[in-house]
Amino acid sequence: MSIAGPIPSQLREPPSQDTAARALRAVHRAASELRRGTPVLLRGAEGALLAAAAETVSARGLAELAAGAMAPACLLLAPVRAAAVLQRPVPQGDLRGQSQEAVALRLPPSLLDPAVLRSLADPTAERLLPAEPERVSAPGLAPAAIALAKLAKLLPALVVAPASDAAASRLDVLAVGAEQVLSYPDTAAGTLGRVAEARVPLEDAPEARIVAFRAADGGIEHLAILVGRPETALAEGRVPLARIHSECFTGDLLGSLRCDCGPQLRGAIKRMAEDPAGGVLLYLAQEGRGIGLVNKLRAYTLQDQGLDTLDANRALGYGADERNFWVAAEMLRAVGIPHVRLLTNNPDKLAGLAACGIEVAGREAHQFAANGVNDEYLATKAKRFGHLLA
Ligand SMILES: Nc1nc2c(ncn2[C@@H]2O[C@H](COP(=O)(O)OP(=O)(O)OP(=O)(O)O)[C@@H](O)[C@H]2O)c(=O)[nH]1
Ligand SMILES: [Zn+2]
Repeated sequence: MSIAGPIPSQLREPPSQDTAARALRAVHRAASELRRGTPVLLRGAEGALLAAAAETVSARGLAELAAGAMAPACLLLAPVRAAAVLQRPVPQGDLRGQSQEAVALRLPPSLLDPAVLRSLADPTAERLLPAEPERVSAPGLAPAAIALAKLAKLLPALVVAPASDAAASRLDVLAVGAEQVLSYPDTAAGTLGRVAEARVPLEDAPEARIVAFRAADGGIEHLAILVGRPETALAEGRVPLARIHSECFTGDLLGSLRCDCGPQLRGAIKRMAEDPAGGVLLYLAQEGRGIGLVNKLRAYTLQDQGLDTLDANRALGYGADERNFWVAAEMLRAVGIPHVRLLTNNPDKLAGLAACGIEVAGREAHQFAANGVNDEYLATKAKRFGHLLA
């Protein structure tokens, strides 16, 4: 989780709103280009790199990449995925320039094909391997390339080739700074603003209001659902409840039995309505612990093949939990509730919020009975994510 990662940009000198908006726009546009199969140019102190997502790149995109390449293209994969493709363990750091985040594989001409590239990226796809890939040194911009694919909610697998700094204008591809990509989540959290709010009586909480927050990144809005009068309670010395809920289309809307999100969502609202201090539920646009719905469906396929929820994420090239709770902390401050009792079993949420300046006065367990389908999922959260029981 990024909470435990490098120092967030909020703790460094914050960028001006104008610089932040320009950085967010450049990254958001570049992520959209990757999603439509077009290469982009990543620029950094290490030079420049043309990059296209292996999952979406078309024959035309590969031709554009070849036209701007100063050296043969290679495929960047997360180490776990590279080990699966090579069918052997991938030791870290045994090649000069290899980063923890990515392994580079040489791409002979028979592998430079959209269908083959998709199969190399996707552990749920049919395996197409006309030639054995060979490991080479990863470029210095590899971590930024992987981060951009993750922001685009694509599989973290990219075809890349070194290019000249001038390639962007010559090829008419979008250029983006590696530093802007890497600091994007923190920059976005720093630009959150309230955009709309309304009273929305709920079945389990007649006194409820929804406040929508939007960042300057053009992304999906996050919602704060205020139950009762938590701001008043806090002003009177009672600490309100809070729940950080990452969106789950399958569990929240469809009643999927694979997870516990539906009961946790409804249960949190009900619990807050019963509490004299009320509460605030943050509904965050962080589907699938931040990997997106499409990748969560792929993770489910892998879980049906025997992996647990943590190893399925890693097999896709993602971390176990890709969320960042700066957004949650900013929203709590914005609604005037920087002091909470958190409904959770997840120790990372307690530590994450505290690290972002929220005073967590206590924790209340938020557990619901297994349903016969999600038993393994709940057991994995306790065993491998260190979830607190009761
Ligand atoms: N990647 C992935 N995400 C999942 C899976 N099952 C549920 N999710 C996502 O997990 C998120 C819900 O997690 P949370 O409700 O925050 O739960 P938690 O981190 O276990 O912590 P608490 O419930 O607070 O104890 C949602 O975004 C779901 O879409 C899965 O198997 N794989
Ligand atoms: Zn769920």
